[in-house]
Amino acid sequence: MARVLSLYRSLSLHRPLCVWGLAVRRMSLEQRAQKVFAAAVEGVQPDVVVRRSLQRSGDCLLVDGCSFTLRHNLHLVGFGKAVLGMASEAERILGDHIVRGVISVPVGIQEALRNHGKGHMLLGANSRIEVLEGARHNLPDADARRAADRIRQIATELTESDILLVLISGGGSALLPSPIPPISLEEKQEVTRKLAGAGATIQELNTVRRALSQLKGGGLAHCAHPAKVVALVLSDVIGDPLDLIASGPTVPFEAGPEEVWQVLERYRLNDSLPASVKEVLGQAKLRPGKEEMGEEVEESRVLNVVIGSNGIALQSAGRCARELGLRPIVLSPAVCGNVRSVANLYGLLARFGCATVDPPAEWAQQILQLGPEVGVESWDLYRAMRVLREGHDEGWGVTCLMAGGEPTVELIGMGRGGRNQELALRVGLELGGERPLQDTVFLSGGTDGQDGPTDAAGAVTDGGLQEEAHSQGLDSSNFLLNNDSYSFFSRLSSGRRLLLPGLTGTNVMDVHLLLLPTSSTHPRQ
Ligand SMILES: Nc1ncnc2c1ncn2[C@@H]1O[C@H](COP(=O)(O)OP(=O)(O)OP(=O)(O)O)[C@@H](O)[C@H]1O
Ligand SMILES: O=C(O)[C@H](O)CO
Repeated sequence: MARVLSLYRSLSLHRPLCVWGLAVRRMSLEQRAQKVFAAAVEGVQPDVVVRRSLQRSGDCLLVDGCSFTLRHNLHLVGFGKAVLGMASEAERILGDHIVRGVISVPVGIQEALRNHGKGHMLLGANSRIEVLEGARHNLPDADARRAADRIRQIATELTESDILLVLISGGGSALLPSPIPPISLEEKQEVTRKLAGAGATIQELNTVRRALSQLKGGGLAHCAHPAKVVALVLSDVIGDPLDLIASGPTVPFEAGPEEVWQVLERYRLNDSLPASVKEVLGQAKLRPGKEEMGEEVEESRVLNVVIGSNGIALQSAGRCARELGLRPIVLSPAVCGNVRSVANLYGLLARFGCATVDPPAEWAQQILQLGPEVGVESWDLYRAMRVLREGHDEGWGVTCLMAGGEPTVELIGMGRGGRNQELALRVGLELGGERPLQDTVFLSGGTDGQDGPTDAAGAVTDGGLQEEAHSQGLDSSNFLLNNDSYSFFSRLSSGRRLLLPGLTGTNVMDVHLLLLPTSSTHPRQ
Protein backbone atom coordinates (compact mmCIF):
# COMPACT_ATOMS: atom_id res chain seq x y z
CA MET A 1 0.00 0.00 0.00
CA ALA A 2 2.81 2.36 0.96
CA ARG A 3 4.46 1.69 -2.40
CA VAL A 4 1.21 2.38 -4.22
CA LEU A 5 0.80 5.64 -2.30
CA SER A 6 4.35 6.75 -3.02
CA LEU A 7 3.90 5.90 -6.71
CA TYR A 8 0.66 7.89 -6.71
CA ARG A 9 2.42 10.86 -5.03
CA SER A 10 5.27 10.84 -7.46
CA LEU A 11 2.87 10.65 -10.40
CA SER A 12 0.78 13.56 -9.06
CA LEU A 13 3.94 15.59 -8.45
CA HIS A 14 5.05 15.10 -12.02
CA ARG A 15 1.63 15.61 -13.52
CA PRO A 16 1.68 19.42 -13.63
CA LEU A 17 5.12 19.27 -15.26
CA CYS A 18 3.94 16.73 -17.83
CA VAL A 19 0.81 18.75 -18.58
CA TRP A 20 2.98 21.89 -18.93
CA GLY A 21 5.42 20.05 -21.20
CA LEU A 22 2.56 18.86 -23.37
CA ALA A 23 0.99 22.32 -23.48
CA VAL A 24 4.34 23.79 -24.52
CA ARG A 25 4.84 21.22 -27.24
CA ARG A 26 1.40 22.03 -28.63
CA MET A 27 2.22 25.75 -28.76
CA SER A 28 3.22 27.05 -32.19
CA LEU A 29 6.52 28.91 -32.54
CA GLU A 30 4.55 32.09 -33.17
CA GLN A 31 2.71 31.66 -29.85
CA ARG A 32 6.01 30.98 -28.08
CA ALA A 33 7.53 34.12 -29.63
CA GLN A 34 4.59 36.16 -28.31
CA LYS A 35 5.05 34.67 -24.82
CA VAL A 36 8.78 35.41 -24.84
CA PHE A 37 8.05 39.02 -25.87
CA ALA A 38 5.49 39.34 -23.05
CA ALA A 39 8.14 38.06 -20.59
CA ALA A 40 10.64 40.65 -21.86
CA VAL A 41 8.12 43.41 -21.14
CA GLU A 42 7.15 41.87 -17.80
CA GLY A 43 10.79 41.88 -16.66
CA VAL A 44 10.98 45.67 -16.99
CA GLN A 45 7.56 46.65 -15.67
CA PRO A 46 7.99 49.83 -13.58
CA ASP A 47 6.70 48.21 -10.38
CA VAL A 48 8.84 45.11 -10.89
CA VAL A 49 12.09 47.06 -11.39
CA VAL A 50 11.42 49.40 -8.46
CA ARG A 51 10.65 46.44 -6.17
CA ARG A 52 13.88 44.78 -7.25
CA SER A 53 15.95 47.89 -6.55
CA LEU A 54 14.53 49.25 -3.27
CA GLN A 55 15.11 46.97 -0.29
CA ARG A 56 13.62 48.24 2.92
CA SER A 57 14.09 46.85 6.38
CA GLY A 58 12.45 49.06 8.99
CA ASP A 59 13.95 52.51 8.65
CA CYS A 60 16.88 51.31 6.58
CA LEU A 61 16.71 51.59 2.81
CA LEU A 62 19.21 49.71 0.71
CA VAL A 63 19.77 50.75 -2.91
CA ASP A 64 22.51 49.18 -5.03
CA GLY A 65 24.55 48.32 -1.93
CA CYS A 66 24.24 51.83 -0.37
CA SER A 67 22.19 52.30 2.76
CA PHE A 68 20.06 55.30 3.69
CA THR A 69 18.25 56.05 6.94
CA LEU A 70 14.58 56.82 6.57
CA ARG A 71 13.29 59.45 8.99
CA HIS A 72 10.24 60.82 7.18
CA ASN A 73 12.83 62.68 5.15
CA LEU A 74 12.26 61.36 1.65
CA HIS A 75 11.10 63.64 -1.16
CA LEU A 76 10.19 62.12 -4.51
CA VAL A 77 10.30 63.59 -7.99
CA GLY A 78 10.02 61.91 -11.38
CA PHE A 79 9.67 62.57 -15.08
CA GLY A 80 9.14 60.25 -18.02
CA LYS A 81 6.67 57.94 -19.70
CA ALA A 82 7.07 55.12 -17.16
CA VAL A 83 7.42 56.98 -13.86
CA LEU A 84 3.78 56.67 -12.82
CA GLY A 85 4.13 52.94 -12.17
CA MET A 86 7.56 53.51 -10.61
CA ALA A 87 6.16 56.15 -8.23
CA SER A 88 3.19 54.09 -7.10
CA GLU A 89 5.45 51.14 -6.26
CA ALA A 90 7.96 53.41 -4.49
CA GLU A 91 5.13 54.80 -2.37
CA ARG A 92 3.95 51.28 -1.54
CA ILE A 93 7.47 50.43 -0.29
CA LEU A 94 8.38 53.69 1.43
CA GLY A 95 4.96 54.62 2.86
CA ASP A 96 4.83 57.69 5.06
CA HIS A 97 8.58 58.23 4.91
CA ILE A 98 7.68 60.11 1.73
CA VAL A 99 7.10 63.72 2.75
CA ARG A 100 5.88 64.90 -0.65
CA GLY A 101 6.40 64.29 -4.32
CA VAL A 102 5.75 65.57 -7.82
CA ILE A 103 5.95 63.59 -11.03
CA SER A 104 5.73 64.91 -14.58
CA VAL A 105 4.05 62.44 -16.97
CA PRO A 106 2.67 62.57 -20.53
CA VAL A 107 -0.78 63.99 -21.19
CA GLY A 108 -3.51 61.34 -20.99
CA ILE A 109 -1.32 58.58 -19.54
CA GLN A 110 -3.43 58.07 -16.40
CA GLU A 111 -6.59 57.53 -18.42
CA ALA A 112 -4.78 55.35 -20.96
CA LEU A 113 -3.33 53.09 -18.23
CA ARG A 114 -6.72 52.83 -16.55
CA ASN A 115 -8.29 51.83 -19.90
CA HIS A 116 -5.58 49.21 -20.49
CA GLY A 117 -6.19 47.44 -17.18
CA LYS A 118 -3.07 48.92 -15.57
CA GLY A 119 -4.89 50.58 -12.67
CA HIS A 120 -2.25 49.28 -10.23
CA MET A 121 0.22 51.74 -11.78
CA LEU A 122 -1.88 54.73 -10.74
CA LEU A 123 -1.42 56.62 -7.48
CA GLY A 124 -4.16 56.31 -4.87
CA ALA A 125 -6.44 59.16 -3.79
CA ASN A 126 -4.44 59.62 -0.56
CA SER A 127 -1.09 59.67 -2.25
CA ARG A 128 1.46 62.28 -1.19
CA ILE A 129 2.70 62.39 -4.74
CA GLU A 130 1.19 64.93 -7.08
CA VAL A 131 0.84 63.86 -10.72
CA LEU A 132 1.18 66.58 -13.36
CA GLU A 133 0.48 65.79 -17.02
CA GLY A 134 2.19 67.71 -19.81
CA ALA A 135 4.38 67.57 -22.94
CA ARG A 136 1.60 66.95 -25.44
CA HIS A 137 2.99 65.18 -28.56
CA ASN A 138 6.26 64.62 -26.69
CA LEU A 139 7.12 68.35 -26.89
CA PRO A 140 8.01 70.49 -23.86
CA ASP A 141 5.05 72.80 -23.17
CA ALA A 142 3.78 75.21 -20.50
CA ASP A 143 2.30 72.33 -18.42
CA ALA A 144 5.59 70.43 -18.41
CA ARG A 145 7.34 73.71 -17.54
CA ARG A 146 5.06 74.13 -14.49
CA ALA A 147 5.88 70.56 -13.40
CA ALA A 148 9.61 71.27 -13.86
CA ASP A 149 9.28 74.43 -11.74
CA ARG A 150 7.58 72.45 -8.94
CA ILE A 151 10.29 69.79 -9.11
CA ARG A 152 13.00 72.45 -8.94
CA GLN A 153 11.29 74.06 -5.96
CA ILE A 154 11.18 70.75 -4.07
CA ALA A 155 14.86 70.14 -4.79
CA THR A 156 16.06 73.61 -3.76
CA GLU A 157 14.26 73.47 -0.39
CA LEU A 158 16.01 70.29 0.80
CA THR A 159 18.43 70.12 3.72
CA GLU A 160 21.38 67.87 4.53
CA SER A 161 19.18 65.36 6.34
CA ASP A 162 16.85 64.91 3.36
CA ILE A 163 16.90 62.33 0.58
CA LEU A 164 15.66 63.14 -2.91
CA LEU A 165 14.42 60.04 -4.73
CA VAL A 166 14.42 60.77 -8.46
CA LEU A 167 12.54 58.47 -10.87
CA ILE A 168 13.70 58.79 -14.47
CA SER A 169 12.51 57.16 -17.68
CA GLY A 170 12.40 57.84 -21.42
CA GLY A 171 10.48 60.94 -22.46
CA GLY A 172 11.92 62.69 -19.39
CA SER A 173 13.64 65.44 -21.40
CA ALA A 174 10.39 66.85 -22.79
CA LEU A 175 8.72 66.51 -19.38
CA LEU A 176 11.35 68.56 -17.53
CA PRO A 177 11.85 71.80 -19.48
CA SER A 178 13.60 74.53 -17.54
CA PRO A 179 15.49 76.74 -19.99
CA ILE A 180 18.39 78.83 -18.65
CA PRO A 181 17.31 82.52 -18.74
CA PRO A 182 17.05 84.46 -20.96
CA ILE A 183 16.11 81.47 -23.21
CA SER A 184 12.33 81.18 -23.48
CA LEU A 185 10.45 77.87 -23.65
CA GLU A 186 9.48 78.61 -27.26
CA GLU A 187 13.10 79.28 -28.23
CA LYS A 188 14.27 76.05 -26.64
CA GLN A 189 11.45 74.17 -28.35
CA GLU A 190 12.46 75.66 -31.70
CA VAL A 191 16.08 74.52 -31.33
CA THR A 192 15.07 70.96 -30.36
CA ARG A 193 12.46 70.75 -33.12
CA LYS A 194 14.95 71.90 -35.78
CA LEU A 195 17.58 69.45 -34.57
CA ALA A 196 15.16 66.52 -34.49
CA GLY A 197 13.80 67.49 -37.92
CA ALA A 198 17.35 67.57 -39.33
CA GLY A 199 17.87 63.97 -38.19
CA ALA A 200 19.97 64.51 -35.04
CA THR A 201 20.39 61.38 -32.90
CA ILE A 202 19.08 61.28 -29.31
CA GLN A 203 22.71 61.60 -28.15
CA GLU A 204 23.17 64.80 -30.17
CA LEU A 205 19.77 66.16 -29.20
CA ASN A 206 20.37 65.64 -25.50
CA THR A 207 23.90 67.07 -25.67
CA VAL A 208 22.27 70.34 -26.74
CA ARG A 209 19.26 70.06 -24.41
CA ARG A 210 21.37 69.63 -21.28
CA ALA A 211 23.42 72.73 -22.12
CA LEU A 212 20.34 74.93 -22.36
CA SER A 213 18.59 73.70 -19.21
CA GLN A 214 18.78 74.53 -15.52
CA LEU A 215 17.83 70.98 -14.52
CA LYS A 216 19.34 68.70 -17.18
CA GLY A 217 23.02 67.77 -17.24
CA GLY A 218 23.24 67.42 -13.47
CA GLY A 219 21.26 70.58 -12.74
CA LEU A 220 18.66 68.80 -10.62
CA ALA A 221 21.29 67.11 -8.44
CA HIS A 222 22.99 70.49 -8.09
CA CYS A 223 19.71 72.14 -6.94
CA ALA A 224 19.20 69.40 -4.34
CA HIS A 225 22.56 70.08 -2.63
CA PRO A 226 23.20 69.32 0.27
CA ALA A 227 20.53 66.55 0.31
CA LYS A 228 21.40 63.02 -0.78
CA VAL A 229 20.12 62.13 -4.25
CA VAL A 230 19.11 58.60 -5.32
CA ALA A 231 18.13 58.33 -8.98
CA LEU A 232 16.47 55.17 -10.34
CA VAL A 233 16.70 55.07 -14.10
CA LEU A 234 14.70 53.04 -16.64
CA SER A 235 16.88 53.31 -19.73
CA ASP A 236 15.54 53.97 -23.23
CA VAL A 237 18.91 54.79 -24.80
CA ILE A 238 21.32 52.30 -26.37
CA GLY A 239 24.22 51.52 -24.01
CA ASP A 240 22.34 52.98 -20.98
CA PRO A 241 24.39 56.23 -20.83
CA LEU A 242 23.32 57.89 -17.56
CA ASP A 243 24.34 61.35 -18.74
CA LEU A 244 22.03 61.16 -21.78
CA ILE A 245 18.91 59.30 -20.60
CA ALA A 246 16.34 62.10 -20.11
CA SER A 247 19.40 64.39 -20.56
CA GLY A 248 21.00 63.28 -17.27
CA PRO A 249 19.49 65.63 -14.64
CA THR A 250 21.28 63.83 -11.81
CA VAL A 251 24.59 63.19 -13.52
CA PRO A 252 27.09 65.90 -12.65
CA PHE A 253 28.91 66.93 -15.80
CA GLU A 254 31.34 69.63 -16.57
CA ALA A 255 31.19 70.71 -20.13
CA GLY A 256 32.21 73.74 -22.02
CA PRO A 257 29.95 74.72 -24.91
CA GLU A 258 32.36 73.38 -27.58
CA GLU A 259 30.71 69.97 -28.03
CA VAL A 260 27.32 71.68 -28.21
CA TRP A 261 28.54 74.01 -30.95
CA GLN A 262 29.87 71.01 -32.87
CA VAL A 263 26.41 69.44 -32.93
CA LEU A 264 24.75 72.71 -33.95
CA GLU A 265 27.31 73.24 -36.71
CA ARG A 266 26.86 69.67 -37.97
CA TYR A 267 23.19 70.45 -38.67
CA ARG A 268 23.97 74.01 -39.87
CA LEU A 269 21.90 75.60 -37.12
CA ASN A 270 24.56 77.86 -35.58
CA ASP A 271 23.65 80.90 -37.68
CA SER A 272 19.89 80.70 -37.16
CA LEU A 273 20.02 80.35 -33.35
CA PRO A 274 18.01 82.74 -31.18
CA ALA A 275 20.20 85.44 -29.54
CA SER A 276 19.36 84.07 -26.05
CA VAL A 277 20.74 80.63 -26.96
CA LYS A 278 23.94 82.20 -28.32
CA GLU A 279 24.26 84.21 -25.11
CA VAL A 280 23.98 81.11 -22.88
CA LEU A 281 26.37 79.12 -25.04
CA GLY A 282 28.74 82.08 -25.02
CA GLN A 283 29.41 81.48 -21.33
CA ALA A 284 32.74 79.76 -20.75
CA LYS A 285 31.27 77.11 -18.47
CA LEU A 286 27.68 76.00 -18.38
CA ARG A 287 27.44 74.65 -14.88
CA PRO A 288 29.38 74.81 -11.59
CA GLY A 289 32.04 72.13 -11.80
CA LYS A 290 32.92 69.41 -9.32
CA GLU A 291 35.58 71.55 -7.68
CA GLU A 292 33.03 74.27 -6.82
CA MET A 293 30.80 71.60 -5.29
CA GLY A 294 33.62 69.65 -3.62
CA GLU A 295 34.31 66.63 -5.82
CA GLU A 296 34.24 63.93 -3.15
CA VAL A 297 31.08 65.28 -1.59
CA GLU A 298 29.35 65.28 -4.99
CA GLU A 299 30.26 61.71 -5.77
CA SER A 300 29.13 60.28 -2.46
CA ARG A 301 26.00 62.45 -2.39
CA VAL A 302 24.48 61.36 -5.70
CA LEU A 303 23.68 57.73 -6.54
CA ASN A 304 22.51 56.86 -10.06
CA VAL A 305 21.29 53.32 -10.73
CA VAL A 306 19.98 51.82 -13.97
CA ILE A 307 17.15 49.59 -12.74
CA GLY A 308 15.62 48.63 -16.08
CA SER A 309 17.06 48.36 -19.56
CA ASN A 310 16.81 46.48 -22.81
CA GLY A 311 19.49 44.06 -21.54
CA ILE A 312 17.37 43.28 -18.47
CA ALA A 313 14.31 42.71 -20.69
CA LEU A 314 16.35 40.26 -22.80
CA GLN A 315 17.45 38.35 -19.67
CA SER A 316 13.84 37.94 -18.68
CA ALA A 317 12.97 36.87 -22.24
CA GLY A 318 15.78 34.29 -22.10
CA ARG A 319 14.38 32.68 -18.93
CA CYS A 320 10.94 32.38 -20.53
CA ALA A 321 12.40 31.00 -23.78
CA ARG A 322 14.12 28.23 -21.81
CA GLU A 323 10.84 27.36 -20.03
CA LEU A 324 9.18 27.10 -23.42
CA GLY A 325 11.73 24.59 -24.63
CA LEU A 326 13.70 27.06 -26.75
CA ARG A 327 17.44 27.59 -26.62
CA PRO A 328 18.09 31.30 -25.96
CA ILE A 329 21.07 33.33 -27.23
CA VAL A 330 21.36 37.07 -26.67
CA LEU A 331 22.86 38.71 -29.75
CA SER A 332 22.93 42.34 -28.52
CA PRO A 333 20.80 44.96 -26.73
CA ALA A 334 22.27 47.70 -28.95
CA VAL A 335 20.85 47.11 -32.44
CA CYS A 336 20.51 50.36 -34.37
CA GLY A 337 20.90 51.59 -37.95
CA ASN A 338 18.53 51.39 -40.87
CA VAL A 339 15.83 48.66 -40.69
CA ARG A 340 16.91 47.52 -44.17
CA SER A 341 20.38 46.53 -42.92
CA VAL A 342 18.96 45.06 -39.71
CA ALA A 343 16.53 42.91 -41.73
CA ASN A 344 19.36 41.86 -43.98
CA LEU A 345 21.41 40.75 -40.96
CA TYR A 346 18.57 38.69 -39.46
CA GLY A 347 17.88 37.10 -42.86
CA LEU A 348 21.54 36.07 -43.18
CA LEU A 349 21.72 34.77 -39.62
CA ALA A 350 18.58 32.70 -40.21
CA ARG A 351 20.04 31.11 -43.36
CA PHE A 352 23.36 30.57 -41.59
CA GLY A 353 21.69 28.87 -38.60
CA CYS A 354 19.34 26.72 -40.66
CA ALA A 355 21.75 25.55 -43.38
CA THR A 356 21.76 21.74 -43.42
CA VAL A 357 25.40 21.60 -44.50
CA ASP A 358 28.25 23.89 -43.41
CA PRO A 359 27.33 27.40 -44.61
CA PRO A 360 29.68 29.02 -47.16
CA ALA A 361 32.40 31.24 -45.65
CA GLU A 362 31.09 34.31 -47.48
CA TRP A 363 27.87 34.19 -45.47
CA ALA A 364 29.86 34.65 -42.26
CA GLN A 365 31.81 37.46 -43.95
CA GLN A 366 28.62 39.24 -45.00
CA ILE A 367 27.24 38.91 -41.47
CA LEU A 368 30.41 40.36 -39.96
CA GLN A 369 30.45 43.20 -42.49
CA LEU A 370 26.94 44.24 -41.48
CA GLY A 371 27.89 44.39 -37.76
CA PRO A 372 29.19 47.98 -37.61
CA GLU A 373 26.19 49.28 -39.61
CA VAL A 374 23.73 47.89 -37.08
CA GLY A 375 25.64 48.43 -33.84
CA VAL A 376 26.49 44.75 -33.22
CA GLU A 377 30.06 43.91 -32.19
CA SER A 378 32.00 41.30 -34.21
CA TRP A 379 32.56 39.07 -31.17
CA ASP A 380 28.80 38.98 -30.53
CA LEU A 381 28.24 37.91 -34.14
CA TYR A 382 31.01 35.28 -33.94
CA ARG A 383 29.52 33.91 -30.72
CA ALA A 384 26.00 33.84 -32.18
CA MET A 385 27.18 32.06 -35.35
CA ARG A 386 29.14 29.50 -33.33
CA VAL A 387 26.17 28.78 -31.05
CA LEU A 388 23.79 28.57 -34.03
CA ARG A 389 25.97 25.99 -35.75
CA GLU A 390 26.49 24.00 -32.53
CA GLY A 391 22.73 23.94 -32.02
CA HIS A 392 22.26 22.70 -35.55
CA ASP A 393 25.00 20.05 -35.48
CA GLU A 394 23.90 18.69 -32.12
CA GLY A 395 20.19 18.76 -33.01
CA TRP A 396 19.14 21.10 -30.19
CA GLY A 397 15.69 21.88 -31.53
CA VAL A 398 14.67 25.53 -31.73
CA THR A 399 17.11 28.34 -31.01
CA CYS A 400 15.74 31.73 -29.96
CA LEU A 401 18.09 34.52 -31.00
CA MET A 402 17.25 37.63 -28.98
CA ALA A 403 18.27 41.21 -29.59
CA GLY A 404 17.06 44.71 -28.85
CA GLY A 405 17.67 48.35 -29.53
CA GLU A 406 16.18 51.00 -31.74
CA PRO A 407 16.72 50.86 -35.50
CA THR A 408 15.58 53.72 -37.72
CA VAL A 409 13.25 53.94 -40.68
CA GLU A 410 13.77 56.20 -43.65
CA LEU A 411 10.34 57.82 -44.04
CA ILE A 412 9.66 58.34 -47.73
CA GLY A 413 5.97 57.43 -47.96
CA MET A 414 2.73 58.66 -46.46
CA GLY A 415 1.51 55.35 -45.01
CA ARG A 416 0.99 54.19 -41.42
CA GLY A 417 3.51 52.05 -39.64
CA GLY A 418 6.32 51.86 -37.17
CA ARG A 419 9.92 50.66 -37.16
CA ASN A 420 8.97 47.27 -35.64
CA GLN A 421 6.25 46.52 -38.19
CA GLU A 422 8.49 47.63 -41.04
CA LEU A 423 11.35 45.48 -39.71
CA ALA A 424 9.05 42.46 -39.30
CA LEU A 425 7.81 42.88 -42.87
CA ARG A 426 11.34 43.18 -44.25
CA VAL A 427 12.57 40.14 -42.28
CA GLY A 428 9.52 38.15 -43.44
CA LEU A 429 10.58 38.86 -47.03
CA GLU A 430 14.22 37.91 -46.26
CA LEU A 431 13.00 34.55 -44.91
CA GLY A 432 10.94 33.95 -48.05
CA GLY A 433 12.23 33.96 -51.62
CA GLU A 434 13.09 30.94 -53.73
CA ARG A 435 14.05 28.77 -50.78
CA PRO A 436 11.79 29.97 -47.99
CA LEU A 437 12.57 29.20 -44.36
CA GLN A 438 8.90 28.37 -43.75
CA ASP A 439 9.23 27.54 -40.05
CA THR A 440 11.55 30.34 -39.01
CA VAL A 441 9.62 32.94 -37.00
CA PHE A 442 10.58 36.57 -36.40
CA LEU A 443 8.99 39.00 -33.95
CA SER A 444 9.75 42.68 -33.52
CA GLY A 445 7.96 44.71 -30.86
CA GLY A 446 8.26 48.02 -29.02
CA THR A 447 8.32 47.38 -25.26
CA ASP A 448 6.03 50.39 -24.69
CA GLY A 449 3.31 48.57 -26.66
CA GLN A 450 3.11 51.28 -29.30
CA ASP A 451 5.00 51.21 -32.58
CA GLY A 452 5.03 54.64 -34.20
CA PRO A 453 1.59 56.25 -34.43
CA THR A 454 -0.28 52.90 -34.41
CA ASP A 455 -2.08 50.77 -31.81
CA ALA A 456 0.20 47.78 -32.51
CA ALA A 457 3.55 47.13 -30.78
CA GLY A 458 4.95 45.36 -33.81
CA ALA A 459 4.35 42.15 -35.78
CA VAL A 460 5.26 38.47 -36.07
CA THR A 461 6.33 37.01 -39.40
CA ASP A 462 7.83 33.86 -40.91
CA GLY A 463 9.15 32.49 -44.19
CA GLY A 464 5.59 31.99 -45.46
CA LEU A 465 4.72 35.69 -45.32
CA GLN A 466 5.25 36.50 -48.98
CA GLU A 467 3.16 33.57 -50.20
CA GLU A 468 0.37 34.40 -47.76
CA ALA A 469 0.35 38.05 -48.91
CA HIS A 470 0.44 37.02 -52.56
CA SER A 471 -2.52 34.66 -52.14
CA GLN A 472 -4.51 37.55 -50.65
CA GLY A 473 -3.62 39.97 -53.45
CA LEU A 474 -1.30 42.10 -51.30
CA ASP A 475 1.90 43.40 -52.85
CA SER A 476 4.32 43.83 -49.94
CA SER A 477 6.78 45.98 -51.90
CA ASN A 478 4.13 48.65 -52.58
CA PHE A 479 3.34 48.81 -48.87
CA LEU A 480 7.04 49.11 -48.07
CA LEU A 481 7.55 51.91 -50.59
CA ASN A 482 4.81 53.88 -48.84
CA ASN A 483 5.99 53.06 -45.25
CA ASP A 484 2.60 51.42 -44.86
CA SER A 485 3.47 48.35 -42.78
CA TYR A 486 0.49 48.81 -40.42
CA SER A 487 -2.01 48.74 -43.31
CA PHE A 488 -0.20 45.70 -44.72
CA PHE A 489 -0.40 43.69 -41.50
CA SER A 490 -3.97 44.87 -40.75
CA ARG A 491 -5.16 43.59 -44.14
CA LEU A 492 -3.13 40.37 -44.13
CA SER A 493 -5.18 37.47 -42.70
CA SER A 494 -7.42 39.87 -40.74
CA GLY A 495 -4.47 41.30 -38.80
CA ARG A 496 -3.49 37.99 -37.15
CA ARG A 497 0.22 38.79 -37.37
CA LEU A 498 -0.05 42.13 -35.56
CA LEU A 499 1.33 42.23 -32.03
CA LEU A 500 -1.30 43.95 -29.88
CA PRO A 501 -0.36 43.92 -26.18
CA GLY A 502 -1.82 47.41 -25.54
CA LEU A 503 0.00 50.14 -23.64
CA THR A 504 2.49 48.44 -21.32
CA GLY A 505 3.47 51.34 -19.03
CA THR A 506 7.20 50.76 -19.57
CA ASN A 507 9.74 51.59 -22.29
CA VAL A 508 13.18 50.07 -22.89
CA MET A 509 13.19 50.38 -26.70
CA ASP A 510 12.44 47.37 -28.96
CA VAL A 511 12.85 43.59 -28.72
CA HIS A 512 13.65 41.31 -31.69
CA LEU A 513 13.21 37.53 -31.53
CA LEU A 514 14.31 35.11 -34.25
CA LEU A 515 13.15 31.52 -33.65
CA LEU A 516 15.20 29.09 -35.69
CA PRO A 517 14.24 25.43 -35.85
CA THR A 518 17.63 23.78 -36.19
CA SER A 519 16.21 20.34 -36.93
CA SER A 520 16.05 19.17 -40.51
CA THR A 521 12.62 20.65 -41.18
CA HIS A 522 14.10 23.04 -43.71
CA PRO A 523 14.78 22.21 -47.32
CA ARG A 524 18.48 21.85 -48.10
CA GLN A 525 19.97 25.35 -48.44
N1 LIG B 1 4.74 55.09 -41.35
C1 LIG B 1 5.78 54.73 -40.63
N2 LIG B 1 6.49 53.63 -40.95
C2 LIG B 1 7.58 53.25 -40.25
N3 LIG B 1 8.02 53.92 -39.16
C3 LIG B 1 7.37 55.04 -38.79
C4 LIG B 1 6.22 55.50 -39.49
N4 LIG B 1 5.78 56.62 -38.88
C5 LIG B 1 6.62 56.86 -37.83
N5 LIG B 1 7.57 55.92 -37.77
C6 LIG B 1 8.68 55.79 -36.82
O1 LIG B 1 8.13 55.72 -35.50
C7 LIG B 1 9.02 56.31 -34.57
C8 LIG B 1 8.27 57.24 -33.64
O2 LIG B 1 7.37 56.48 -32.95
P1 LIG B 1 7.50 56.10 -31.40
O3 LIG B 1 6.83 57.19 -30.67
O4 LIG B 1 7.03 54.71 -31.16
O5 LIG B 1 9.04 56.03 -31.20
P2 LIG B 1 9.94 56.92 -30.28
O6 LIG B 1 9.86 58.34 -30.71
O7 LIG B 1 11.25 56.28 -30.35
O8 LIG B 1 9.29 56.80 -28.87
P3 LIG B 1 9.60 55.69 -27.82
O9 LIG B 1 11.02 55.87 -27.41
O10 LIG B 1 8.64 56.03 -26.74
O11 LIG B 1 9.34 54.36 -28.46
C9 LIG B 1 10.09 57.00 -35.37
O12 LIG B 1 11.24 56.19 -35.32
C10 LIG B 1 9.54 57.04 -36.80
O13 LIG B 1 10.55 56.96 -37.76
O1 LIG C 1 13.73 61.84 -22.73
C1 LIG C 1 14.68 61.63 -23.48
O2 LIG C 1 15.64 62.40 -23.57
C2 LIG C 1 14.72 60.40 -24.32
O3 LIG C 1 13.60 59.60 -24.13
C3 LIG C 1 15.99 59.63 -24.04
O4 LIG C 1 16.04 59.25 -22.72
